[in-house]
Amino acid sequence: MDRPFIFINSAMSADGKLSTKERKQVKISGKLDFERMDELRAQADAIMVGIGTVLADDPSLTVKSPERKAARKAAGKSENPVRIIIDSAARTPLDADIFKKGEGLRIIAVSNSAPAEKIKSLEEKARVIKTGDFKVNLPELAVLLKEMGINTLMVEGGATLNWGMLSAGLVDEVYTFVGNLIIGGKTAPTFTDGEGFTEAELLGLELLSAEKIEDGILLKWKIKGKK
Ligand SMILES: NC(=O)C1=CN([C@@H]2O[C@H](COP(=O)(O)OP(=O)(O)OC[C@H]3O[C@@H](n4cnc5c(N)ncnc54)[C@H](O)[C@@H]3O)[C@@H](O)[C@H]2O)C=CC1
Ligand SMILES: Nc1nc(O)c(N)c(N[C@@H]2O[C@H](COP(=O)(O)O)[C@@H](O)[C@H]2O)n1
Repeated sequence: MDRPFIFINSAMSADGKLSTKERKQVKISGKLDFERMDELRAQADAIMVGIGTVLADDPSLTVKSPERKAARKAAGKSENPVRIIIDSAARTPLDADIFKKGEGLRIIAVSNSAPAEKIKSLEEKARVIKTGDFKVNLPELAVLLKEMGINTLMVEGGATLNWGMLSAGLVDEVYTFVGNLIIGGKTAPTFTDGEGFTEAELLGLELLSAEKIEDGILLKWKIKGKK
């Protein structure tokens, strides 16, 4: 394959929301699911999020467990996977947590229309990759990441990036932890936002497993393609 193996991991409420209508992060996962997520991070070559998630949550995207970080080191890797932000207009704040916490390469993927001055500042903190005229070209980026040696890519949302990746046919598997709460709100981000598929374009899935974790359920899906 000329791109990495790509999976999305997300936690959503029982009504399919990723966060509240104010885009405020909610604790959907319990301790065990956060551990599972940390293990996925530790096994991945890279983690990707959209700029919306950075602006809303300011995540560090680091591996949390000292044992997992040590295991990565022992295997000759950096403590953290490569951390990638999809950021067409180069809006990533220079004091974002992703720059402050943990070691390892950061990549900011921007479009050709991102402001040059901001790109220059970001280049002091990260590798900046330019693709696409006004919006990051995700398929082109995926090929570049593979060429850099990234074989396994974990996408951690949010709703718009999930749509971008799924609609471009770039996702192999989807892992959704469904937690024991209702968030509601027609403007609250769902697992997949974006413009949505028409009936003729619907994406078919194969259920790989369903596992009860604490008071929620983890669903693992394989993307089968057009339904
Ligand atoms: N519960 C969970 O597992 C997670 C929840 N979230 C929540 O999701 C929300 C953020 O989601 P969104 O606002 O949808 O932002 P997002 O994180 O999906 O970022 C979207 C942005 O990515 C950029 N982008 C650039 N090129 C793109 C392309 N080709 N395709 C798609 N996007 C492209 C655009 O600027 C777009 O606005 C936050 O409220 C956050 O808390 C985020 C991650 C995980
Ligand atoms: N898997 C999962 N479960 C939840 O309950 C969540 N609220 C999230 N949120 C996402 O996790 C990221 C935080 O990363 P750091 O702890 O800062 O490394 C961030 O992207 C949230 O949106 N995920």
